[in-house]
Amino acid sequence: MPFPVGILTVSDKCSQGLAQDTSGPALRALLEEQPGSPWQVTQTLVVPDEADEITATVRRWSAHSRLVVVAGGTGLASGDVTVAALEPLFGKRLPSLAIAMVVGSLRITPMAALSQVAAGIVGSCVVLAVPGSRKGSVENLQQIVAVLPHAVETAGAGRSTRQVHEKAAEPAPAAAEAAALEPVAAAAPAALCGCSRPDDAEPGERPTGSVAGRARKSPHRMVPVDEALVRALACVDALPAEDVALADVRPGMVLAAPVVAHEPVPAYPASVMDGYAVVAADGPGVYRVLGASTAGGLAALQVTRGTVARIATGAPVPRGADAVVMVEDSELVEQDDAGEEVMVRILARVQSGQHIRPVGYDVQQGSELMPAGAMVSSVGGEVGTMALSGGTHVRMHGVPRIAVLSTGDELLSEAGAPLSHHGAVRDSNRPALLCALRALGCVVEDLGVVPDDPEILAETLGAALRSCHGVVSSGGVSMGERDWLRPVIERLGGTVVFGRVMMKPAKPTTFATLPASRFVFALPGNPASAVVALHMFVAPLVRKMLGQGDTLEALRPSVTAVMRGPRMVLDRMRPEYVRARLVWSAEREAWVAQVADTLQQSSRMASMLAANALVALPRGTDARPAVCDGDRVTAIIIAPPSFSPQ
Ligand SMILES: Nc1nc2c(c(=O)[nH]1)N[C@H]1C(S)=C(S)[C@@H](COP(=O)(O)OP(=O)(O)OC[C@H]3O[C@@H](n4cnc5c(N)ncnc54)[C@H](O)[C@@H]3O)O[C@H]1N2
Ligand code: MOO
Repeated sequence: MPFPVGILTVSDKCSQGLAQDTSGPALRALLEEQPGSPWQVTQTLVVPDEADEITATVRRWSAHSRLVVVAGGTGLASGDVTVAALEPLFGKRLPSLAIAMVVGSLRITPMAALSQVAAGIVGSCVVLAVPGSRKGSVENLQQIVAVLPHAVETAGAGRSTRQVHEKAAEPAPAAAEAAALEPVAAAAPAALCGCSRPDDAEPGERPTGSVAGRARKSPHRMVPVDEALVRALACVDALPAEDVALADVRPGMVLAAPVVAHEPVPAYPASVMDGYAVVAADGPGVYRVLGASTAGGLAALQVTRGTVARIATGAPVPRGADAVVMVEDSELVEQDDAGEEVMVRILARVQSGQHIRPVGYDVQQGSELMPAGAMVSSVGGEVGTMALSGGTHVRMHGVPRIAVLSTGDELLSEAGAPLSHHGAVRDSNRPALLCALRALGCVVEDLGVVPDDPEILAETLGAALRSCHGVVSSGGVSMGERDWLRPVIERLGGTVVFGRVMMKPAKPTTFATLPASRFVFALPGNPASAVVALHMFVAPLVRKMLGQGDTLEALRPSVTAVMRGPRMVLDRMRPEYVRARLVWSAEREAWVAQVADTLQQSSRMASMLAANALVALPRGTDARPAVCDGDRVTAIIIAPPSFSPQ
């Protein structure tokens, strides 16, 4: 059984999502990618340069890991606190390992003298501190990687707790299974967890044991909304490109390669008018009508001087003709018994080429019709253009496949079923989330209602993550005694990236990455909270996976609007996301966000009715305790805005 390893990256910038953690993944690769590797990285996390967070994480991990590598915060600046944070934890120091790292690295660069590497044992876990740069961290670990397994074995030997630790080293069966999945999402960096726990909190929070022993404080730091979104977005990429049959193209999909015209449009010289194909040099006069070239008909006719042919708009111009005269500029001279035209008088003089679209007039063969990155809208123009390109398939980013479930013993899944017992609640979240995800462009899988049972929940999540990029659940993420989502995610080998967000509603919104680049969004059970969280976090993630962009502005569009509604007292703790209707006011030449404050409770699904925006209200202060009618606010767009008053 491989030794479980934790890799902790210490970096202010990475923890704020301002830089990508490259050392964590590089260290992981160094340990896991050697043939017959004795290591399995089971925990990864990025924390800021805060001694408390470093100490708490290493103390927690050391109970379950045999090796913890801490990268970063080992420089000489006053903000570099890693070694100072670790030293009090060391039951035994391992100076020789530290010296081996320094000596080896000095052979590569004299700069190695400028970092404080450290090694020691916490419990029976070997803990190393290495520099934070990708190069420095790898070079240091490389110096001792050959002796590390033995160091770890020795550190754990002769202790009565050894067997317990080895048991803990075995990954849960569900985690092992999930890790074997074919990755369907772009590689997601798992080391982005920004949650911090109190020192005494264990992973899994409260999966077993008596209710009396439950956690009475959330172990998750309440992260600001934008930080949470940046962290979640960093875990996904645009899905890899695939060839999609034209009939399967849907709004929201994004081109991964340009659409090129396989053929010119029109493919033949085509008439722009209903009339007569003529030889322009003939001019006005009486001419014999040879027959007709109709739209879609073959240009089998040969027009010669002194003759004309009837022609319809869009039809091929017959050989010999070089212009078209409109039917309005002609007179009938003679017809036969069947009513066919025999002779006509041409009244107008036309130039050669007049009323003819030459080959490639609309589209040149080989020209780029649509660039890579273009998104398919519901307008129809994109799909229409793809169809006239002459190709059968287009190269597009994949479409996220998302499974949706509701949790809760109280929930009735069947629409219209009688309220079976006191306390029964109709499942309104799942239909709402499925509808919104479909509209965003996802392929959805409905997992139904899952009871508050960790076994069934783990089984359902594990199975869904085999075929889907992610799962969106609602309910079971707060402090209730049957709130199982987070413990189950961790049991499946997941890393909770954030477990609480500083917002109202939807505070308990949780995001976790799982093995094989899967993710779970565990949204709160309160109906309005679940839908708000979907639009605030899941929608931008889906847009990024579809390839619609990678900036916050592109993925979570917003406008400045004038608020119309009653005075609203601002929450002093959490910024509030108020459901609103965004309307363009021709009179004010501005967006107006109409807010009704009576229905804003998180239990009220009806607060979402007719909403196409979430007005982001800041936290209240003494200087600004409330917002009033006429104030300027930021409105996050969740559906197309309206251009007519309601
Ligand atoms: N002690 C604390 N209690 C609560 C906290 C807290 O911080 N400390 N947070 C509150 C907040 S804020 C929210 S939001 C909710 C979220 O709770 P859960 O996500 O665990 O959701 P449940 O407890 O399962 O359900 C809450 C509520 O919503 C109803 N529900 C659940 N699922 C559905 C559904 N699919 N369709 C319709 N209604 C649903 C459920 O019956 C409950 O009434 O926690 C607060 N508590
Ligand atoms: O944050 Mo909860 O979503 O207020 O109700």
